[in-house]
Amino acid sequence: MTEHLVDPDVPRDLHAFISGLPKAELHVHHVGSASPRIVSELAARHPDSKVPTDPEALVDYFTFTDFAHFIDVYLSVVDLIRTPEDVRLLTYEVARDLARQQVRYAELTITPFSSTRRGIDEAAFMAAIEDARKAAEAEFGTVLRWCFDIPGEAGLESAEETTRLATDDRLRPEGLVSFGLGGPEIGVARPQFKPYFDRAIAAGLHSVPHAGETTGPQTVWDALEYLRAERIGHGTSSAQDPKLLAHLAERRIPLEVCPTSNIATRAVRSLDEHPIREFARAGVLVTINSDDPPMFGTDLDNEYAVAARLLDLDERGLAALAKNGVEASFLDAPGKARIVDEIDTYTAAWLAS
Ligand SMILES: Nc1ncnc2c1ncn2[C@@H]1O[C@H](CCC(=O)c2cccc(C(=O)O)c2)[C@@H](O)[C@H]1O
Ligand SMILES: [Zn+2]
Repeated sequence: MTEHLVDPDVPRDLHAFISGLPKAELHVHHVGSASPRIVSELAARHPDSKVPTDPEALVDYFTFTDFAHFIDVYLSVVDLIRTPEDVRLLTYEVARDLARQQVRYAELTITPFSSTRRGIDEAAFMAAIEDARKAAEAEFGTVLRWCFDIPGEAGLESAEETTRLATDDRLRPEGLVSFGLGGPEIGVARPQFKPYFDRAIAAGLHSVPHAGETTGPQTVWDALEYLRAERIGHGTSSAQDPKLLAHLAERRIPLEVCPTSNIATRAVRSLDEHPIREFARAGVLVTINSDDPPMFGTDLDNEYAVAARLLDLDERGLAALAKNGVEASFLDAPGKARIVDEIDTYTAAWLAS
């Protein structure tokens, strides 16, 4: 964990424990993970962009007034990615950042529509992410898998295109495991995406839409009913509906909780008001994730530290949280068992020292 992210309310040795803890990351966006160095390098290559070329200036640029402002800034960074080589470099560097935090397995949310509509050749795009995935696994030991998401606000044309890219056997990348829906929720009702999720699910993909991040619990119900969600991205507003919480707990539908993101996009007022405690109290399977870490001034280690403070967790509690991430992942059973073993071995050695 970088020094500026050390939470003064979390003991130093707990930070050290988190840094070495093997983890799974289930909710992290491809473009939203571009490091300040990569973003400023790309911005320097494209002087027509409004994105600052100075990494220090990015801190201000990445301060959001509301969710719509966040999406506006996000798309300005998407605009910087113009070639398959940009895509490959970005993906490879994201894997390096994850490996540094002992992330053994990550499901990276990618929005292929945003790249293909900007003129990147679709086959070259797939080759770039796959090439980076294989290099990252060989060099860092981090296993990457993809979630292709529909940018809902871009309309049903984007849904059709994303579904085609995810299900056409000639294009579909080997690492693709799931299908999502992202972007603003207001005015973007979930049920209209049912036919696209039906096709993706029929093609063997898991359903992991964002829901209840910026709208109420009905959106989460809709994601469950119409999109057959197996996990929920954020699901923050589920806390407003005790029946929904009970349903999520009973069906073991995990929530992909990203605490700092919710504050940065102003979906939640403050960390102390974050509903993560209600989720845990209701018995919901909580996973901890980072969403768009450099844009939100965080990383996965810091999100675990935030969770430790909000849920009052010690090392064993943090290890259990890391195991939730593994359990909720779409990794195969032997792969899950390997990471769980690693978490147990690491925790036992830490507590014995
Ligand atoms: N916290 C988040 N919550 C939700 N989504 C998040 C979050 N973080 C990152 N995203 C990403 O933002 C994208 C938004 C892209 C989008 O809305 C859009 C609209 C119109 C045109 C185009 C285009 O490309 O031309 C794109 C989503 O697909 C998603 O992957
Ligand atoms: Zn997200």
